[in-house]
Amino acid sequence: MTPKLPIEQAQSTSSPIERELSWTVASSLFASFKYAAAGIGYAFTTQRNFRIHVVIGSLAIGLALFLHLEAVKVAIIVLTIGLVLALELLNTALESVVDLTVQQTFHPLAKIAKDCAAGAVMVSALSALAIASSLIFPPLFDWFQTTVGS
Ligand SMILES: Nc1ncnc2c1ncn2[C@@H]1O[C@H](COP(=O)(O)OP(=O)(O)OP(=O)(O)O)[C@@H](O)[C@H]1O
Repeated sequence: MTPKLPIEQAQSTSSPIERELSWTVASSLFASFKYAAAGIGYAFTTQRNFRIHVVIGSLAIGLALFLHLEAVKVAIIVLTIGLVLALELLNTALESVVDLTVQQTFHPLAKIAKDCAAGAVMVSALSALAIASSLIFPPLFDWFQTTVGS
């Protein structure tokens, strides 16, 4: 009898396919958090853009708190920064999967995948910049006028 491929084995059991094909599975909620933290740590140490977004995002949140913006405005800024960072993480994940698939060979589909993922990060970053600027600059200008100008 021909040995079953992993995917056939998975289909013949009640376990979901992706669980069977995984090299390992997070054994607990704590382990899931540990793997997620490892991914964030990897992106922070290897991706310059991720570090830039963390620094700019922290500055924006710091300014929003310093200027005592309304809670809903701070929440909008946090949400947009979170979106940029999450997309940057997905971009990093996609880059790794593409590299794993095609290795060091040129493939037009690999180019499309990487370019589009990078484009998604750029769209979210520009939108976050526009939102944060429109919420932070007017009160920042007022603060300068009252404190520095007087
Ligand atoms: N295997 C490949 N085949 C075709 N084009 C590729 C391939 N690998 C990379 N490229 C091209 O080179 C560009 C840069 O690749 P890289 O892996 O640095 O991704 P990146 O999204 O620019 O990285 P980062 O987000 O870290 O700046 C891609 O956007 C793509 O246009």
